[in-house]
Amino acid sequence: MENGAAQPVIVAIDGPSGTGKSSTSRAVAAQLGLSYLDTGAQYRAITWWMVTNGIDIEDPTAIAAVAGKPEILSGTDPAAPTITVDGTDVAGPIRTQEVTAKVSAVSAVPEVRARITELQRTLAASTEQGIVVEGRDIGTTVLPDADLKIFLTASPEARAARRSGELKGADVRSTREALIKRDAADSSRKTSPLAKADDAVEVDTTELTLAQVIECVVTLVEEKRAAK
Ligand SMILES: Nc1ncnc2c1ncn2[C@@H]1O[C@H](COP(=O)(O)OP(=O)(O)O)[C@@H](O)[C@H]1O
Ligand SMILES: Nc1ccn([C@@H]2O[C@H](COP(=O)(O)OP(=O)(O)O)[C@@H](O)[C@H]2O)c(=O)n1
Repeated sequence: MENGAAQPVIVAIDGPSGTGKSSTSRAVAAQLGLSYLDTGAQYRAITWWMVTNGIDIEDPTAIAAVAGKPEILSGTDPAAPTITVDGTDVAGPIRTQEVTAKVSAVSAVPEVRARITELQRTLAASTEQGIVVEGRDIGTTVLPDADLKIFLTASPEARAARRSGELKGADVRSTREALIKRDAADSSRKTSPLAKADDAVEVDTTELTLAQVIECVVTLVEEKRAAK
C-alpha cells in the first residue's frame, strides 16, 4: 500500500468515432471516482461558436484569427458532464449534423488545437483523484505521460450501426460513409492527427459488449493504480 494520499491517475482513451470512447470513459470514471473529460465536445463547442458567428469554415486563417475568443468550460463530473460556451449550455446544439460535418475542418486548425489542448492540460492537472480523458490525440500529444493509454477500435460496420442506433432515422450506409470521411480527415491532418500512441493498449470492441469493454479498462486502471 502507498503512503499518504493516493497519486492521481491519468487515463487517456483515444480512437475513431463509434468505438465506445465516451460511454466507456464515463462509466470507468464513475466506477473509479475519477473525473471525466470529453475532448470531442470541446472541439464541437468551438465549431458551434464558429458556425453561430458566421465564420467561414473553409478559411483556416479566419478560424485561427478568432480561435481565442470563445470561453469554453467543461464540467468533469462523469455523472453529469457539462459544456458551455460563453456561459451558454451547448450540450444539445453541438450534436447537430451541421456541427458534426464541420468539426474536422475546425479542429485541424493549429491555433484551435493549441487553445483546446491548453484547456485539457489545465483540467487534467487540477484533478485530485485523477481523470479519464477521451479523444483522438490524448495519448500522443495532450497527455503523453498518462499512466494508462487505451486505443479503442471497431469495424466501420459496427461503428456505423451503433451511431445510427443513436441518431434515430439515420440509415447505416450514409452514417458509415460520414464516419469514414471524418476518420480520414482526422487521421490525415498535419497537427496531432488521430493516432495510436506507441505505448497504448489497443482494444478491438467489435465483438465486445459495452460492459466487457468497461470491465477490461477498469481492470487495466486498477492494475496501474496498484503499481503506483
Ligand atoms: N461495445 C459496444 N457494443 C455495443 N454498443 C456500444 C459499444 N460501445 C459503445 N456502444 C454504443 O455505441 C454508441 C457510440 O458510443 P460512444 O461511446 O459515443 O462512442 P465514441 O465516443 O467512440 O464515438 C453509443 O450508443 C454506445 O452506447
Ligand atoms: N482530441 C480530439 C477530440 C476530437 N477531435 C475532433 O472532434 C470531432 C468530434 O469528436 P467526438 O469525439 O465528439 O466525435 P464522436 O466520435 O463522438 O462522433 C472529431 O471528429 C475530431 O475532428 C479532435 O480533433 N481531437
